[in-house]
Amino acid sequence: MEEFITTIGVGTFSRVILARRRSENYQEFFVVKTMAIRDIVQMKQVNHVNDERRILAAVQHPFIVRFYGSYRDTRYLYLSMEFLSGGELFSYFRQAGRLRTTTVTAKFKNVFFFYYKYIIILNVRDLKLENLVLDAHGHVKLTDFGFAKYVPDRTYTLCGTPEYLAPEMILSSHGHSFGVDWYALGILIYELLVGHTPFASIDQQNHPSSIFLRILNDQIPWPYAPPCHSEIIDRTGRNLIRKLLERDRTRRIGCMAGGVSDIKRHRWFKQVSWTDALEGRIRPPIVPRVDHPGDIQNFESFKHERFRAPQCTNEEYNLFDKF
Ligand SMILES: Nc1ncnc2c1ncn2[C@@H]1O[C@H](COP(=O)(O)OP(=O)(O)OP(=O)(O)O)[C@@H](O)[C@H]1O
Repeated sequence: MEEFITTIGVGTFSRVILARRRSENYQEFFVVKTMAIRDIVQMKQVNHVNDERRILAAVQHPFIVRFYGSYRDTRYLYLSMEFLSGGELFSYFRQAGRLRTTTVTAKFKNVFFFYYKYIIILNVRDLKLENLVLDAHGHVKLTDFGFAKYVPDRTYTLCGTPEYLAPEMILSSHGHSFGVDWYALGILIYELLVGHTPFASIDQQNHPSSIFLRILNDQIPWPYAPPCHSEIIDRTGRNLIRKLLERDRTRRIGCMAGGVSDIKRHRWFKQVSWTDALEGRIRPPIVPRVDHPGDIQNFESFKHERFRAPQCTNEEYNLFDKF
């Protein structure tokens, strides 16, 4: 028997619900992501949602959430997948203010590198902390491929999150290579170490156009930590970030003759064992508290309304025949 227990996350047009399957002496928890068909059609996200399903089903990787199956009825699409009970990586940042540089151990670094590599293979243009969720042991996984995005402001129709956009994406809206992902990796590492992205700080106006201007013109700010005013990011980290955030794509690390290996060989990744990362032999830097398999203490509480989306038409239903 399968039952929906409670909502543990909401997206722009999705709701992520903790569910349980049980028989007499067995129970298993998983999540079901539900999306209203009419909303998807109205928001012109049909291809994106179909792509998300296709990729989830095709990819099996230690850093990507495990996919169990999909189905649909005349109101909703359903994606069922593994329940990652550790909660969003982002929520630990909120709690901690920022991670101290020392906490970002070599182990953490190689985890990041590996799923990043996968994201590039999948050609995803939108990596941000909110899409990274921890499992019960603290291993971080990607839950969302980020391109099923509904963004009403026209400036955002450039693909991706404004703060992570490479200069060449802002200046022209087509023909980007993987260089933009290396740029976004630079932003991500910065955000992990400092607590916010370099060109959109919490106390400034974060309108996309001002972020774009800063991406195109500003120097990377290197904040100091009180009380002894030591720099938050050490020299090696600054060096890597500077090379990843190089505005000229042809001189950006990862985009030159040495390709990806230039990044892997950078001093910041010195103690990294790539094989250990991939094979899960890494002790995660954050170990979440999880008391039992269906424990939701690491999630915000949402009202679990039994809202019902309107019925879709036959035509709309048929747009999702792979579900
Ligand atoms: N497999 C999972 N296990 C546990 N929690 C999950 C899982 N998948 C998603 N979540 C939670 O649900 C939230 C919403 O996820 P979802 O993928 O629907 O939306 P999103 O991509 O973050 O939103 P948007 O579409 O607006 O970008 C996530 O941020 C996460 O907290």
